[in-house]
Amino acid sequence: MSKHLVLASGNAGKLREFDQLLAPLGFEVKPQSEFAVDEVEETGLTFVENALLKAREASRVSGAPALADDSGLAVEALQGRPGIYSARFAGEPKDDERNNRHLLEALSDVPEGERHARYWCVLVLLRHAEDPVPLIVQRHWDGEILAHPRGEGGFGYDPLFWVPDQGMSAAELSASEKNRLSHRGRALHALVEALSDTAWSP
Ligand SMILES: O=c1nc[nH]c2c1ncn2[C@H]1C[C@H](O)[C@@H](COP(=O)(O)OP(=O)(O)OP(=O)(O)O)O1
Ligand SMILES: [Mg+2]
Repeated sequence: MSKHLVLASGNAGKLREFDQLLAPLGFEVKPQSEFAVDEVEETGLTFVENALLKAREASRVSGAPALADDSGLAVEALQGRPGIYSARFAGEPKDDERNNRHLLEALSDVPEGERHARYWCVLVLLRHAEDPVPLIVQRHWDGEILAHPRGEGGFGYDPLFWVPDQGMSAAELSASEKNRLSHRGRALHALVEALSDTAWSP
């Protein structure tokens, strides 16, 4: 059976990472833009609620199984903000550059050593829009928020996310290194593993 999936995301950085991770595993993935899925309002108060909303809409409109990712950055010195509001931290419309500047301003008085942050990624796979048993996986990735951006790779907050074990920012890692270490890469591997234990057909 072909393992086809709609990716319920409009974020080009996420879509690129999902392609890199899923194509070698034999999944045939298409972005939701190919089915004219509109962006849903992310009205949930948790990553998992928002991921469910996105997956359900993409599956409903496309008629195919859908994978959604709701993710964000929780900064300890900011009591876990921006969290589920990471994409809109600096207001609408969402803009990575403005979000990064906003984060640096919010942490301007916070010294090195107190800038701990955690990326979260929650993945939801729905086999169909009314799937009562969504497959849900969440993983995190710990780092520190830099005082200045470094690197050109990745997307979003990656130029500000220092990965101590690697001695690089997330935007300085190669795509494959980021995928091996990241919240999203690790969540996706766990999801694919869980899938192989579960009946894929509804
Ligand atoms: O690996 C990452 N590297 C850098 N930044 C990241 C990462 N993972 C999440 N993030 C940031 C981007 C965005 O500010 C927020 C996700 O927000 P989130 O609503 O899940 O995604 P989105 O609105 O960009 O696209 P969509 O909802 O269509 O999937 O967290
Ligand atoms: Mg979003």
